[in-house]
Amino acid sequence: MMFEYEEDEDPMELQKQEELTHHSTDHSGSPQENPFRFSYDTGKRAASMFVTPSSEDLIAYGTKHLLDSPTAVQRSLVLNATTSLNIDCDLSSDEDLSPTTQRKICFCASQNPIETQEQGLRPAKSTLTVSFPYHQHQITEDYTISAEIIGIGESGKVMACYKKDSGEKFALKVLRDSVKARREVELHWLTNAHENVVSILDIYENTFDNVKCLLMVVEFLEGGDLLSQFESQDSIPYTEKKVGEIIRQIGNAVMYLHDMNIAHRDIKLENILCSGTGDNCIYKLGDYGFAKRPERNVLMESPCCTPFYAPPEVLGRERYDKSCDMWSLGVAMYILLCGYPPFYSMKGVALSPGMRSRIANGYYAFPHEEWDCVSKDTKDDIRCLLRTNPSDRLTIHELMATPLVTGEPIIPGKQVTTAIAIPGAEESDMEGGVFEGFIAEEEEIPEINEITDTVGEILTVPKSVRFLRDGVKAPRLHSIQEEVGRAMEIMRMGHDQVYVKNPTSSCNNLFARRRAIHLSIPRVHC
Ligand SMILES: Nc1ncnc2c1ncn2[C@@H]1O[C@H](COP(=O)(O)OP(=O)(O)OP(=O)(O)O)[C@@H](O)[C@H]1O
Repeated sequence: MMFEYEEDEDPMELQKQEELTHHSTDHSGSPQENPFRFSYDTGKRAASMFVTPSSEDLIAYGTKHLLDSPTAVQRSLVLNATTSLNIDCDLSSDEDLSPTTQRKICFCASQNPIETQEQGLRPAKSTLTVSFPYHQHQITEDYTISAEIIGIGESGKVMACYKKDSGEKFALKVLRDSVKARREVELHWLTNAHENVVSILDIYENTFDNVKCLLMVVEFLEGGDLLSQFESQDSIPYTEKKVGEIIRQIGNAVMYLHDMNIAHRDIKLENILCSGTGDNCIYKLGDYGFAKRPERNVLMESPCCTPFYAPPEVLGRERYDKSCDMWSLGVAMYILLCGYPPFYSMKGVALSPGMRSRIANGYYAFPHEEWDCVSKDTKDDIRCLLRTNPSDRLTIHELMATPLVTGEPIIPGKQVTTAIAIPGAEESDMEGGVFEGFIAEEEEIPEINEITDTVGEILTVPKSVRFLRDGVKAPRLHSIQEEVGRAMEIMRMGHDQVYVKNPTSSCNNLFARRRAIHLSIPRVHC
């Protein structure tokens, strides 16, 4: 077993809620055809059940921005919604709410929005019911679902759909209804007014084959995800200017989330969507599958993130907070500036013991070939984001004030960065889990195999340092996706199955060593 983990929800409560959700019947009372499995013909319009929400149910968060200048899309979502899903959210304390956040809290989707607005920004009740508006009639009444697959993620396919009245193309994400799915939709909905967050057009609750689903229609971003865009030009590093622009836009979205006390927890290039491919591209944050709003002053525990982007506290099962997003932003910046991730398994698996240890210790390098042309300031920003102690990391507000993001002139990189081996590091088989450590220092480059550390001790440079120094590229990011996907499944919150390799048929170095030590493990011919 690769990981053990605890959920930060009460598992019994979660299961109870999941059961309730799955067993609840469709409000229309009639079994509905699954448009994603069979035909896409809408057939006869089913009578929608209009649920009249109570006044509490109608209280929802939105943004001031949303109320000030609702886009047609947002207005349509608010006005056309027929009912709301409810999630409790504790707002009893003012402590963590910055004035900006408080300004953003408003009530939308109300039967009487104006009246609700006039009541002020904060309700008298300490526990609010937070809602998002959704339709209960069949999505196929409004949209034609295409067989075109826009993307494939952990939670399934993202399909193309076309609005029937306008013919406009959108992306459709189908989620099996669950507490986690509702949280994803809820938190996405809360923040979707931001220009750097993928906009939600419509949300449906439909039942197919007795399975209740949430269907999210979101704007279609023609440029696809940033990883695909980056790889389509052979992962050639972006300039600092371009990376600064991407981080400025995505950082804006992250700042918006963090100010609302929401952690995204899955920031990665695949979840940054691009409006196009040109210079005026708008970058948007999507996929709130792991987003979470922790209770006040309570740190989160459930594992999330993709191994490449996972900070030490996530892998180490320590409690963590929004600062895990800052680590992931550091990893994303690093990849865009050089073309490979700062932490990876030397054998191309998703998360080897060696990789885990390097993450835990914050051991990575800025190899000369790609990094000498990057400014010291930018490398320092990355160092400050990839600090192993979450409280030492840059906050989003600090990151947004750096010259890279503000666009102030930065001194181009020319200083030589050298990797220095950490005492105790040794060359060894990577999967076995002996770890290389190195820290970046501004120094002359010493001989490749001998580096003197700060106390004058001669250290052997481990294989991985040479690997990086020789300019050997890490495996292409997509090529190890299957392993990454499996590791993600294991790490992800709410996942209840752990992938265990079959000891009678699996064959790799680690197994071979363990077989040699533990005779009880069946031997196989590798
Ligand atoms: N609105 C959109 N416009 C264009 N492409 C999209 C859109 N939404 C998603 N995609 C594509 O589909 C892929 C998967 O989407 P998404 O991340 O939402 O799914 P997921 O199942 O939650 O994935 P994961 O959890 O693995 O990140 C994205 O990486 C992107 O390539």
